[in-house]
Amino acid sequence: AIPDSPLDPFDAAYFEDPLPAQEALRELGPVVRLTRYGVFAVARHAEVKAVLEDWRSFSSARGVGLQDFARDQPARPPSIVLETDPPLHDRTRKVQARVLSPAAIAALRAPFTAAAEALVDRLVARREIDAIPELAEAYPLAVFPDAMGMPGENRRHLLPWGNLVFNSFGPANAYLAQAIEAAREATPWVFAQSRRESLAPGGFGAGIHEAVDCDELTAEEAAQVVRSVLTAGVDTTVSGIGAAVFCLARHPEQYDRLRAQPGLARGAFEEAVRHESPVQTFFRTTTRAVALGGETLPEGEKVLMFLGAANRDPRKWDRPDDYDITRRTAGHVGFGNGIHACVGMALARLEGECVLAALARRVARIEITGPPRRRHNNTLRGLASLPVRLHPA
Ligand code: HEM
Ligand SMILES: CC(C)Cc1ccc(C(=O)O)cc1
Repeated sequence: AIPDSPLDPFDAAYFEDPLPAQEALRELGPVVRLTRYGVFAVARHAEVKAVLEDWRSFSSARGVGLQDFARDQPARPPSIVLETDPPLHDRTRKVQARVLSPAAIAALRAPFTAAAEALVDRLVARREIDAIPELAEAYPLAVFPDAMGMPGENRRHLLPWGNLVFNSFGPANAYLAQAIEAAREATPWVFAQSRRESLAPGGFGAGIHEAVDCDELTAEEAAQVVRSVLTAGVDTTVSGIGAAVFCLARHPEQYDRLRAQPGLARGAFEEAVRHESPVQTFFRTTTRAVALGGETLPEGEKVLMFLGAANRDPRKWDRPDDYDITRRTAGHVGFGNGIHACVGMALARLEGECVLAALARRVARIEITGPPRRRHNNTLRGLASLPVRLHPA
């Protein structure tokens, strides 16, 4: 029988330190019933990977949050990329994949590197900073909206919007209520910003809208596909860059290795994505009775995937809790897996690599000078504040 757990993975105590609860979930069994929310949960690498890969049995079209769109009215219009199954998903994702292709992203290496070096130079001159607002948030907001073809002003709206959407995948708790309030101004701005006339030629946004000209998307679909990128493209990298800086500050011997070989920056970022898993959890919904972990789940059940727990599963990883920038990270699920695997990972990896390489060349040591404060969000794991002193190289 499937074991029960009373765990609430969406409350403050869990967000402060989820690791013991994740270990307990992995040990309880391959599939667990979270009685508080009436959903199934998978926390081991093998089962999380199996659910991500079997989109026919575990659908995204009924929402990747706790809400089942077949039962409840969606709180916001479902994404036609994230919250669709094939064949619609194939058509919308194909446009994003073309615009965000590794080749298209490689063309941004020079400006992204220059922006990282300029920002790090300014921060080193200041010595004492808060690495979250001044680096983890500032860098994506400096480079991503330009790459999207957005105007200069108001780009900060992307943060409360992302915070709202990532909270909306969890239960209707206080985190979601506060996020809706905080995004009151940002929400209409994001919808307006997704329209063709709001986006400069040559940017990712315009590239997506060009799919309308060859009848690959309708005009309305194109705006939704742009909004999908705006939603996923900032708060995730903010959490990822913050995680990487936090890992390097806490493991000076790893930072020293990066200093000796700045070419390890890409691997250092990827290992931070595995180690911290900025995107912690989201759901699928069963479309039929399906076998999982030696059990059979009925149709119409929500399944919560604990990506962070899978990325620390000792069944998959040696020394799972070590932060090792030379680790072979292949197989981690920090960017998902299967047909919905992160379409922005090349961009995320470029941003992470540029920031860490710039730090490695200009900063001898990242010293934590005050208590880090954790951010609470129903989906994202990251810090709200990380006071550091940047010792110049
Ligand atoms: C460290 C940064 C990032 C992390 C950890 C991350 C993580 C993820 C994960 C786990 C998924 C799978 C969702 C699912 O299976 O339902 C995903 C999908 C997605 N990501 Fe990322 N992401 C990051 C950055 C980005 C960026 C920079 C962009 C855009 C430029 C982006 C755009 C998307 C989109 C559009 C999807 C949905 C793809 C689909 O459903 O086919 N992400 N991401
Ligand atoms: C980790 C993923 C859930 C990030 C994400 C969020 C939102 C969208 C969208 O299409 O709105 C796509 C991807």
